[in-house]
This record gives sequence, C-alpha cells and structure tokens, in this order.
Amino acid sequence: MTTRTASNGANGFLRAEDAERSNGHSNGHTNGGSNNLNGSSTANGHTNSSSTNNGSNNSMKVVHRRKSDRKKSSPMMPTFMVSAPGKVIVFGEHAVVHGKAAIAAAISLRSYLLVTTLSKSKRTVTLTFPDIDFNHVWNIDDLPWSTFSHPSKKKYYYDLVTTLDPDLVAAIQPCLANVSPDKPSEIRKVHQNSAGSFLYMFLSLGSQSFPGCQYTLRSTIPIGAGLGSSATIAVCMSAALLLQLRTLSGPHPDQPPDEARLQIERINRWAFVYEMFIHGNPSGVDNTVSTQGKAVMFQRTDYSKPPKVQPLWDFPELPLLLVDTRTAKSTAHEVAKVEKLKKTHPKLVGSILDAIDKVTESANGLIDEEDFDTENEECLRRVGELMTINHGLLVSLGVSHPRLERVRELVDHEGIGYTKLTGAGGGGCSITLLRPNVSRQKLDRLEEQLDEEGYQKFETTLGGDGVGVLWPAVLKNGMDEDEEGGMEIDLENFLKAEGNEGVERLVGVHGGVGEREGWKFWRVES
Ligand SMILES: Nc1ncnc2c1ncn2[C@@H]1O[C@H](COP(=O)(O)OP(=O)(O)O)[C@@H](O)[C@H]1O
Ligand SMILES: C[C@@](O)(CCOP(=O)(O)O)CC(=O)O
Repeated sequence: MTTRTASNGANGFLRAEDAERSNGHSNGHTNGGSNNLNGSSTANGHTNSSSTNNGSNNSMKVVHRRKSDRKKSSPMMPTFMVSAPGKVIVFGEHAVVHGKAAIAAAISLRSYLLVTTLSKSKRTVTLTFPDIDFNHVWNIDDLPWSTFSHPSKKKYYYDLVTTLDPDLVAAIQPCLANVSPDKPSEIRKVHQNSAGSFLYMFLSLGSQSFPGCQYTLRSTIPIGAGLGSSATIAVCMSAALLLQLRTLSGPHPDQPPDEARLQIERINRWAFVYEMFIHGNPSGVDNTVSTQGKAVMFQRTDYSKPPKVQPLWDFPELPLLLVDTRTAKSTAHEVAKVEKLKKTHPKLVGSILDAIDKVTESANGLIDEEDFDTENEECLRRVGELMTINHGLLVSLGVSHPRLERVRELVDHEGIGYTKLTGAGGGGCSITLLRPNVSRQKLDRLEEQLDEEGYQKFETTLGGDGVGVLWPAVLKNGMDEDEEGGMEIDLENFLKAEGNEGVERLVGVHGGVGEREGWKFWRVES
C-alpha cells in the first residue's frame, strides 16, 4: 500500500473563483447564490447567458479575458472519491410517488465511488461495480455523442431534467448490447440497467473530449433492501461527473450555506435522472435525502418543478431497530403495483394515499413540538402509533411481504415496539421504534429469534451527513499512515478491502475512528 502526505488535500477543491479562472467561460445562469457562483463554468465549454445574470462583473471579466491568458491544457485530475448515505423512509413511502409528503432520514451505511483519471492516450471509460459483479469498458469515441449533443437534445449541468428522452434512451441501446453477455438474464438486466443509467448521465453531461476514466463503486448498503442503495449510486455518480466537469464549487469550510445549497441542488437534479433510469418513476425522496443528509420532509406535487424539501435539522434520535428480511425486492415492481391498484380503484386508493399523507403530517407536527422527548414514553407511543397506522395502510396497498409481517408479529408478541416496513416493501427492511425501558432479556430473545429465522439486524444512526468528497483520495487517520498522516486510496487497496468492515475501515467517512480528516461535506445548514 502506498502512502503519501495529504498536504494538498483541501486545496484541491475548486472554489467558485478558481473554477472561473481555470476555465475561461462565463456562466450567467440564475443561481440565486453569490456572485462568485456566476463564475463557475463548465467543461462542456458552454457559455450560458440565457437567464438572470446577477453577477455581471465577474462574468464580464471572464468574457473579456485575453486569449493568451487562458489555460492551454488541464493537468490530469487526481484520483478522488465521493460518498453518499443510504436512507430510511420513516413515513410516507409510496404515497410520495403520488404527490404526498414523506419523511426520510439519512443512515450511516454509505456507498463509496473512487474516480481514477487515465492517462491521455487511454480513451476508455470503465464501470467497476464489484458488489454486483459488474465490469465494463467502453471506448469513449464509440459513444453516441452526436445524438446527445444535438442542439435539440443537449442538456447542461444546471438543467432540470424530469423525464428521460426516448430518443436518447434508444441511442444508448447499442452500447448495452455487449454488457455481460454470458450472465443469466436477470443479472444481465441489472447490469444493463446500471450501464444505461450511467451512460445516459455521462453522455448528457460530458463531451467527447472527456478524459478516460474508471469509476469503481463499493457500498455497505444491502442492495434492494429499501435503504435507497440505488439512490446512493445515483448521487455518487452525479457528484463525481459534476466535479470532473468543474461545475461545483467547494465544499470548503467558509462556503456560505446558500452557495452550498446550490451545489447540493445541482447534484440532486442529475441524481434524479439516474434514478429515473433505474426505477422508471421515482419520487426523488431517496436521492434528495442521500444528497442533503440529515432528515427531510419531501414532497413533489408537480414533476416539472423541483420538489419541496423541508430540512428537519432537529430530527430526533429515535431508538430504531432496523431489520433486513433478506428478501430482495424491486422498487420499480412495487411502485408499478400501487400504480395499477390506483388505476383499478382510484377513489379507494386515493383515500389510502390521503390517509398516509395525514399520518406523515401528524408525525411532522409531533416531532416538531417543543416538548417532544425521545425518552418520554408518551411521546414515543404517539410516534409509534403513527408508524403502526402507516404500516397498516401500506399493507392495504399490497406492498408488504410475509417476512415483513413476521417481524411485526415477533415484535408485537414481545410488546417491544412499533413496526413498519420502510422503502418499497415486497421484502426489504422494516423499522421498529423501541419502547423505552424494554428489558434486555426481551430484546435478546427477539434478536435470537430473528437470527434463527435468517433476518439481519442493522445498527445505524439516523441523520448523518449527505454527499461527501475526498479530493484527492488521501485520508488522514487511515490504517497505513506515514509520519505525516496521509494514506492514499488507490484502486488496488479499494478493491481489496474486505467486506463492509474493510471498506469502512479503509475509506469510511468515520472509519471507526471518529470524524476522519479528509472527507468534506457541503454545509447547507444555516
Ligand atoms: N453496491 C451496488 N453496486 C452496484 N449497483 C448497485 C449497488 N447497490 C444498488 N445498486 C443498483 O441499485 C439497484 C437496486 O435498487 P432498488 O431496487 O431501488 O433497491 P434499494 O431499495 O436498495 O434502492 C440494483 O439493481 C443496482 O442497479
Ligand atoms: C416506494 C418509494 O416511495 C421508496 C422506495 O425506496 P427504496 O428504493 O425501496 O429504497 C419509491 C420512491 O419514492 O421513489
């Protein structure tokens, strides 16, 4: 394992002014943020002055810069990493797809994406997803750039894309034809789906001059368990590409919250596009909480507009038990099932969705009360009852599963707490809000029983950080430190890290050793 000093760590980040300096293009796009941001520009080589330019001074400076001042060629990027957290939906899954509100919180399980830039002569882009046994290499020059860059189709990093373009989806099909040809069809479909979502975003944001690179992803989140694993990949990919394009500023410690929020918004917009490719009709709650972190109340009533996101900074530390049924499900399938039920029984299903909305609203009101206390039995009972009602309504939509019902039965039998499914259902995970003062004996008995029946219990804390960046991929407080305390994460040691624990220990934002120096997060909290 190689080591080196991390001295240039944080300096590697682009501040808005630096971004402007290193690109020489102006961007007058409305950002509602500081003047500095108008200077951030894009490797698309695009000059955007189509909308409100509230930073004209900066932009003018750039436009009139002498040609000779411009950077001739950009040096190779350092290897860097991005990371995003999984989530639990505490209230409102499924209803949120139909325009109702949901409450979701980030968890401490995360995905990690290592981005390696290749030497100039290598014109390939590689996806390496060892968790799903997927690896594929494309020749950059063989990708359908002309279709994606056609003026009628071209999208930019600041665009709000709310539907996939069928012509663009069709254009990438030939690039999927030789993805995992020898794998069984179910696995092949998953690989093609992963490849398709990546290519759609890569081709939309990038250009043919994009450097050759490799994207390697490892995750500690169980796949297809309702903890938003797909959204974390969407967020990591979006953040990585936008960073490579130098369209993001920060994160850096003195960044104003407004500016940080704009970066988060941009990452989230493109993560949603990735999710659309994977799921068909996502609400956007998963990618939103994964990008922003902590907890949010989320609602998207009009898909042509950004969602309403209310951060819940004081979201309580609820004593939750997270149980994985180890029964894989498909979000797309469960969402389609509810859609079909709604078409058949519009009024009835409409009232169930309205009832879920009322539950979410009541929960939000409850946890917002001044004297809400997570150690108070009465407070927990009220939240717990809302969880029980929410679960019942989800059962009536047909998205539970016998394995989920079994967890509820075991918990209810011992009188330990209140259980609901979380995420899409049809398998996946449940959450149980534990009553205060439950005896250790009862808890042990439940855990033993769950273990015996093949369930997996997860320890996680709610409300962690959102998308994070490690630029360059050098960590302090790592395992293998040199005397200056820097440890380089390279492809080989990243791939070699054993299991979730190995990944956490090597690159984790906490790594079992407390806050880790190196990882940076956009601080959106004002
Ligand atoms: N660790 C991973 N590596 C690669 N792809 C992943 C990983 N985790 C999830 N995915 C992608 O996300 C899909 C699962 O998404 P989904 O059914 O929504 O489950 P979840 O509830 O975990 O988000 C997988 O089929 C795969 O495409
Ligand atoms: C069912 C749904 O509300 C949540 C799905 O969560 P997950 O993919 O199971 O983690 C769908 C959505 O919000 O897009």
